[in-house]
Amino acid sequence: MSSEPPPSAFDKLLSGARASKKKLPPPSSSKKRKAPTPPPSSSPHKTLETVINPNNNLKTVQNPEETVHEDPSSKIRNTSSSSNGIVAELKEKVPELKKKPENFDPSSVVCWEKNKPVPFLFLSLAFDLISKERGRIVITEIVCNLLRTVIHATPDDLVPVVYLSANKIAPAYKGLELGIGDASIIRALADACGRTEKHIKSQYKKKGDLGLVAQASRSSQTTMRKHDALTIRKVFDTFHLIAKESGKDSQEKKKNHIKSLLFAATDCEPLYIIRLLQTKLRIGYAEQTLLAALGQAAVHTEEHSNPPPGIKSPLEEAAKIVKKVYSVLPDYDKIVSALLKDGVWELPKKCDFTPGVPVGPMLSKATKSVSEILNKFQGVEFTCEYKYDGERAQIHFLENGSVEIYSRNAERNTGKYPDVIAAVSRLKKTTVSSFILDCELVAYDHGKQTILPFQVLSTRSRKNVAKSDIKVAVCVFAFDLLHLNGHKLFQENLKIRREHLYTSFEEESGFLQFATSTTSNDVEEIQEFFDKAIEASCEGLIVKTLHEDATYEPSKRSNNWLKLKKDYTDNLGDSLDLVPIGAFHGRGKRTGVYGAFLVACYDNERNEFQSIVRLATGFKEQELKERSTILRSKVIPKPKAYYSCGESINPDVWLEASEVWEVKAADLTISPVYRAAEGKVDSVKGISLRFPRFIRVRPDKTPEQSSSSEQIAEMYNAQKLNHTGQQDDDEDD
Ligand SMILES: Nc1ncnc2c1ncn2[C@@H]1O[C@H](COP(=O)(O)OP(=O)(O)OP(=O)(O)O)[C@@H](O)[C@H]1O
Ligand SMILES: [Mg+2]
Ligand SMILES: [Mg+2]
Repeated sequence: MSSEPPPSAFDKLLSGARASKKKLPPPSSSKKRKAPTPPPSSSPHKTLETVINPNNNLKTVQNPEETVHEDPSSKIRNTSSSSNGIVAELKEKVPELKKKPENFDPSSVVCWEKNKPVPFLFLSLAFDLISKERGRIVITEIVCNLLRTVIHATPDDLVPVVYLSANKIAPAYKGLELGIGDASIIRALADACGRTEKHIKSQYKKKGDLGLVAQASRSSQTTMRKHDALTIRKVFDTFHLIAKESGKDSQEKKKNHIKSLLFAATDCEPLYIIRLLQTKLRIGYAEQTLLAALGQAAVHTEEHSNPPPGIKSPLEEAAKIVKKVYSVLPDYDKIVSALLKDGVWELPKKCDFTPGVPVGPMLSKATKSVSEILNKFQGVEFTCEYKYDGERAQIHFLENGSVEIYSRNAERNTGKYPDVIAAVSRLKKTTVSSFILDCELVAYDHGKQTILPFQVLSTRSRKNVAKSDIKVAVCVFAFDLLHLNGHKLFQENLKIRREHLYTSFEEESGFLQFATSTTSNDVEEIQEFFDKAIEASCEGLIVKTLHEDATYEPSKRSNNWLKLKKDYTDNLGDSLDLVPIGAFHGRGKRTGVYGAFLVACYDNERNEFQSIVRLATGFKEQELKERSTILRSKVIPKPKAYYSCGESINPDVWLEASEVWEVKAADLTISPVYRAAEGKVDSVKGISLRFPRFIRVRPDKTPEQSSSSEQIAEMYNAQKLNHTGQQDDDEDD
């Protein structure tokens, strides 16, 4: 060791690994190392496989090339029978991941050669283990141990492990998508299992999960692996190939890639391959859990690098660091390699925000009156801005002249807004070489010089829009500047950021305008300004601290930004974003469409959708038809394990959580029936809504981004009139 160069943090990580390696049992101990006996040539499995799939190059154990090479250091061997060995070994060892991290030894679960690709089955079995747990702490620990094992044995595989665990193939901003629908998966499954599409479809209907269909079909087909064991890297690389196929025949090619994975899959692998492909992993944890686990895994592995002085709880601190870093640089390639190279304590220095990579947008909290705002911002300087009703956009203009537009979700929206690119390029001042602009894109009528409602904007096409085809014009309403000429601005207070904003762009009516604002401490003046905002077709105001506590807080729902909306006179103050998870058949005028829906919020701690109300009003006839048609394809035979609904609620059909609806209501009420925010304001009862009405679909939010149960509990507590003790009255449609 002494002849080695001074250890880097990576070395430290590995030396942690080395240290635990010492605890390794002798490499070829006992029964598990035995060369497995080949099955007899009359193996029924082989016959089955041959019959079902005559063209598939079968690897039989009779082939001398396939026999086991007695390399004692080799733990994964590429023969069918040894794969079966490793299946058994993994199945025996993976449950160890449930140990408390302080008692867990990563080497105890490794059954592949050091630095060799991690078997995909290792990850699949870990997913299985996680899916059986409910508690966030236990799940975090399992994920932490899983990641530690990979860092210990094959650190090169940490990036794909993290991506697959997040059910992603690349950062959202890169716009790389698998681009496969259920239809392609069904075709691949039918081919791979020697079944008809019809059969697969009917199984799908019965089981409600294509992953389960895949698992059942594959396991009934063969109990023995005929292919090389799947590795995590192989799966990840194949997903990339699938995403990159384009043009003619691309669906066919994608299908073949899927088929090749399915052929090689064993045990519970088909289940997770399919779910990952559908981006429906949903095993009960959110990305925040993965980030926390990544931070904790680094602390456990860095046995020899002490946390900086003054840190009382290194595990918590490390989790916080990784989450924060991810909010400014949502890119696992960069974060994981920095983590491995320099360790978690250096991470904020190594992984700073980078122009071109979107940061999570700062979010606001709802308030219910001007006086509430004045109360909250007592003694601090603040500004009121119009709250425009369009689509949030973060525009990155780089030194090299390239421009990208990102959505609220960090997705690439560049192709949707060529007109915006033209406007910002034209209206930036000559002194500006690069910037990141935070703004709202709002539909605009140039003839009448007025703002148009959100509904108009939502008719704009999403992809590859040509400037000449644009029917709905938009105006950029700029409210923040995060980066300017190579300098980061978000540590600056809003006063300074706004000065930079105002001096960096030329305003042009209807193309680029600064958000209308006023600075006042007077209730009446603010009320007047609010009325003007409504007159100007805005939703209300966003009130922001200017000087103290006024930095830009990426991804955060901050107390320093307060929104005040038109219907603040309602007890609620803000609308909710909810997910339909069930539906009731319509009667009378609504025969043939759904007449009502069971909608839910999302609980980030329990990772479940919680029923909140039965929603039946607010839909225009056409809207109801459209929603019914779309949701009919999302019907599932029974509620998902991650739905918490209450026993007395029995919708006619259950729905896959697939879209988000904005819903307004009169107020919130404690309910013995619905489960929203259960345990947060009442130990056994949930929260429900009174007089809920549908407002619109929110295509910019994913189901997991719907209103959280924390938010709902907060709103309930903020509600002046407390309904505790009042009986639920949900049948208000
Ligand atoms: N002047 C402004 N400053 C900041 N945000 C603004 C402004 N004008 C309009 N907005 C928009 O208002 C949004 C915040 O309020 P809104 O109630 O629409 O939130 P949302 O999209 O429903 O998300 P959430 O409810 O999760 O905050 C911002 O994300 C942004 O798109
Ligand atoms: Mg909005
Ligand atoms: Mg909202």
